Amino acid sequence: MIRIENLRKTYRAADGREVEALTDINLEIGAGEVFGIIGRSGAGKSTLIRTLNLLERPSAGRVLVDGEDITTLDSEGLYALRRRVGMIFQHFNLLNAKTVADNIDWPLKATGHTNAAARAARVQELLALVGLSEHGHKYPSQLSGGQKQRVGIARALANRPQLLLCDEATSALDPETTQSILRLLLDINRQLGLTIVLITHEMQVIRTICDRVAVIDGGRIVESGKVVDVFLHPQHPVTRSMVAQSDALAAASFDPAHAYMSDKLRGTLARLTYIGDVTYQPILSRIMAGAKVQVTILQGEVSSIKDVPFGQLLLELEGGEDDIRAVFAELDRHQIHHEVLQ
Ligand SMILES: Nc1ncnc2c1ncn2[C@@H]1O[C@H](COP(=O)(O)OP(=O)(O)OP(=O)(O)O)[C@@H](O)[C@H]1O
Repeated sequence: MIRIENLRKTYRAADGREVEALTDINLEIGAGEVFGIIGRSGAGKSTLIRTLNLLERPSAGRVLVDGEDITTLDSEGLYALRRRVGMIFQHFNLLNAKTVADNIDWPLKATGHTNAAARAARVQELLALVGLSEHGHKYPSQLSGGQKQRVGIARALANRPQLLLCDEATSALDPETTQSILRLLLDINRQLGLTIVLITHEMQVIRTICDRVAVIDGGRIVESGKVVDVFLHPQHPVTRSMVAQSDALAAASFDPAHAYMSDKLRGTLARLTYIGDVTYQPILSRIMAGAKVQVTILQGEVSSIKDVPFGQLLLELEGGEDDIRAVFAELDRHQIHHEVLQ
């Protein structure tokens, strides 16, 4: 669906200096995917997502949408592209002087739909899709933040785009409202087969709805892959620190020096990671029943990343070196990943 090749973007700052916001970005995003781009402030997230509908023009490189290089489009091509690509924003960008229904109607009018009855029916359909059927007559100032973002989503979907870009769409919302908006985005992705690309600085957002993720830092992609892999086995220091800040994965950031004083540790400290069905199987107890190794559970968690269950356990193993090695070999055989921490 989207292929980004050797993308570069430089800005000229007010003092005349060149700021390189994006350097050598290469990414592929499949049709129907929910793809997240995560990074700290100033990493280049907004610049990157805005190149996907040419709100920002790249300085070099290509952006292919369904095989077509959008950087070469003329104004007519650009107009057609903007119908195929919807966008929602952190601060909603609604027209405050217009009702909810008129906000949603506006992109339909702007793209030349002259049949008022057909437009009104489409607006009703969109209101129902985002759960706001009763609110069409209201003005944005009469809505909560979550409801405003629902209007933003309905407006972005009005022209039936294939791709939805979400620019920090839940950053201005409280955690509960964030979850309800993320659930709505996921429903829309599944119901309509819509491809979604989102940028965020919150791992929790990535973990809730994304299939794959790219981590951006200093204008470069430093890590990318399936969310389960990047979450449970982060490689780059930036990714590690973002995972560590994500509460639900506190186990992944367990620091033995703090939580369990090193001088008290008698055996081998290891972290086990289970992904998928093995999470709910008693594999560890079976292995330990036959092993000459004592195990102490220091920390543990069972949770899920999107639809994929996972478990993490922090264990101290006491026994002979060969016996511990045999336990690790058995774990490997059952696709339970182990990492020796100390
Ligand atoms: N119009 C501009 N002129 C000059 N520099 C810019 C401009 N827009 C962005 N930059 C710079 O480009 C870099 C990337 O900015 P960008 O807004 O894409 O990052 P971001 O990851 O979205 O950050 P945030 O999460 O804070 O919005 C930053 O160093 C920023 O200062």
